[in-house]
Amino acid sequence: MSEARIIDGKAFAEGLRARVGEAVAGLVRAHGLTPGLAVVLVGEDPASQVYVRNKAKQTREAGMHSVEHRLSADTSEADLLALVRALNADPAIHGILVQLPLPAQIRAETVIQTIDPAKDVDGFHVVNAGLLATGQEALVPCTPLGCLMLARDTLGDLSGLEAVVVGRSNIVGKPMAQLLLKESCTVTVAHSRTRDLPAVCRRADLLIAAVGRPNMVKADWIKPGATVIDVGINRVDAGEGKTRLTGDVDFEDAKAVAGAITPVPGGVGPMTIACLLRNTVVAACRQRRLTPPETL
Ligand SMILES: NC(=O)C1=CN([C@@H]2O[C@H](COP(=O)(O)OP(=O)(O)OC[C@H]3O[C@@H](n4cnc5c(N)ncnc54)[C@H](OP(=O)(O)O)[C@@H]3O)[C@@H](O)[C@H]2O)C=CC1
Ligand SMILES: Nc1nc(=O)c2c([nH]1)NC[C@@H]1CN(c3ccc(C(=O)N[C@@H](CCC(=O)O)C(=O)O)cc3)C=[N+]21
Repeated sequence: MSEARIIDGKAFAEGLRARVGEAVAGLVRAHGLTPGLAVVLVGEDPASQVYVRNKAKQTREAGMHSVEHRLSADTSEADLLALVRALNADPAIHGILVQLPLPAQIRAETVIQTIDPAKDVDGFHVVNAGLLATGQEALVPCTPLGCLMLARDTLGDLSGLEAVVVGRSNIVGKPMAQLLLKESCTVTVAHSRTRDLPAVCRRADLLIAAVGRPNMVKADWIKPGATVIDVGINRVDAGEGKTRLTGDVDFEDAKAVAGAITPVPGGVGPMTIACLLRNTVVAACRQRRLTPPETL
């Protein structure tokens, strides 16, 4: 059998960001509406700083208003909640993202539930999770939404496919399963207590790995020809004091068996940021009672 097709998330994300840029230009022209995104970073986690910088740059490149709030690692929960409430009330801000994880003195759940659901462009608020779970119009978490876009671009109609999601977090695994169920896949959600994980994964026509364990998924876990979407972003030692990123799938091993596979980096990661910009435009439109462009 031939080697897997490599799914180019970086290129797809560039296309999506270009469509976001066109949508923004249209909203500015027709309605004087410039979508605005506020990103809040508490503490100095170097990886988070890279993501926040990339988000701000790409937000401005799409013609949107971008605000960054960097708070010290010892910020109190009360101070962060006060900032979130101010952003909720700010008419120039249509999307709010509080970078996770947060320092130990701050309850992440409390912060997320304080964000106005209409501005919750991460889609983490219980209102958005509930709307998604009941098949209603929601703001959908960016990473699963990006995975779905890549899966649809690769496979077309997903209806009737066996989908296996490894991981059940509120930010990736669970919303991913909801989205695939909405696409009429037969969905299995696996996790750390799943018995015989390799056999469960081998059932999948569409396998989504969102675990956080470098190179866990091996070639013999994959049904020949399956589509494999690797969400994992793991920083591993590359020798000589350097590090590199690797996914949850053993890419070199898996690409001999899979039909199509996303690389890390250059797969799901860039889609997450592009979907964040997309969600900000959608949120801005809904806040102004406008219909979001269908190209998004
Ligand atoms: N590309 C992107 O944009 C993003 C990438 N990520 C990456 O995706 C990965 C997952 O993130 P996230 O969902 O936040 O992680 P969490 O740690 O919140 O969840 C991990 C899930 O994997 C399960 N798990 C852990 N070990 C095993 C195992 N040995 N076998 C089977 N299941 C296991 C856990 O099961 P249990 O519930 O039983 O503990 C849990 O449900 C990480 O690498 C993260 O860096 C995350 C967000 C965005
Ligand atoms: N409230 C919140 N929302 C998030 O969406 C969120 C978060 N907190 N905390 C951290 C995780 C992780 N995350 C990534 C975003 C982009 C890349 C990305 O662009 N990755 C590039 C590589 C970047 C690099 O080289 O470091 C790639 O995979 O090609 C990765 C990971 C969003 N997250």
